[in-house]
Amino acid sequence: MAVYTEVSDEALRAFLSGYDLGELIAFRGIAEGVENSNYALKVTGGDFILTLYEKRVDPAELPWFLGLMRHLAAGGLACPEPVAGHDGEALRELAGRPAAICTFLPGVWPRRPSVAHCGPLGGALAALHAAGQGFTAERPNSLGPEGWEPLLERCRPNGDTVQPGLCAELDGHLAGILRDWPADLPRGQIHADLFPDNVFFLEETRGKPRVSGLIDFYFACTDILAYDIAICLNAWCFEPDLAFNVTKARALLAGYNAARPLSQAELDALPVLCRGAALRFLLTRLYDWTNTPPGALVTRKDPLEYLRRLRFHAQATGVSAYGV
Ligand SMILES: Nc1ncnc2c1ncn2[C@@H]1O[C@H](COP(=O)(O)OP(=O)(O)OP(=O)(O)O)[C@@H](O)[C@H]1O
Ligand SMILES: N[C@@H](CCO)C(=O)O
Repeated sequence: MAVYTEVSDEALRAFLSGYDLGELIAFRGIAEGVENSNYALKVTGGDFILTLYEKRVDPAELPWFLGLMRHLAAGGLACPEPVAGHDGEALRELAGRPAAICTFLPGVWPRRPSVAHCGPLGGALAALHAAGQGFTAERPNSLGPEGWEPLLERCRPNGDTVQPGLCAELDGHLAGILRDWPADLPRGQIHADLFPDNVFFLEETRGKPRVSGLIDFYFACTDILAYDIAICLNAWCFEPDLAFNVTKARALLAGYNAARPLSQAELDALPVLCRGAALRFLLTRLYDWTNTPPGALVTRKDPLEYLRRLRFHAQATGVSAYGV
């Protein structure tokens, strides 16, 4: 459920009078997503998405996120493009919340990602990285390596209730990851949360899917480009039983490499980048798991799925484990 803030018909009509989008035909709350309130809008000017930013997004960071999306869309990436009102401003206020309207993207996210999705996904990720190159404002990754130790400390009081010995195991992984973390790899604007529910596809003939849009840029930041690949390897290339699917990984890396060839240093760093990415999602899930009051609207996700991934990456002896 992701409509935390209700918007009345009158309030929405008044809000739309600040835009050049025509008359309201219909609107409905979208149940998917956990961070913000999203509405699908149909106006005489077309289809749009209205987002009301809830308390997990820092309002001070919204201009950076919207600026990045505008830049990527202008560079030809299929991502939501913020729509400006009459006054040229895309970031506005509605029902007491910061709010923005973005363009609607067609397609659906894959409920069961297959090998056929992974190649186009890699290509789209490389296109995102290329389109981000001209966007010079930086946003540090608060969920990057410097953030993991403090996050683990915040998880420590309740972490072992999820699995005995968990925090001690994570201490060991974290020390190794920080020791091996690469310096000097190519950096730029990364999505940092490119899970299947943030990638829309349209089926082409003979079952060949094509990426029709990338959404949800609210974890985007400036970091190691190959770290974004590591996030995707974690999110896309494990089966429901958490077995690693090397064919998916090979397809993802080939799709990326065809659009932006990876250096040997980037390839060599993939195992530790994957360990870091697994730890990042494990820690945020663990924190939410142990600190979300029962009955809260936020859907908790299983942290231990990421422990299984982390263990896989920790035993990888090199990039060959990823099909390269
Ligand atoms: N530009 C868009 N075009 C079409 N549909 C969109 C667009 N943006 C969002 N949606 C729809 O809204 C849903 C929720 O969006 P999103 O994932 O951004 O929500 P969120 O609550 O911000 O994120 P999170 O995934 O972090 O919970 C998507 O699954 C999709 O159905
Ligand atoms: N993709 C994250 C949630 C934040 O969007 C996860 O699966 O833990």
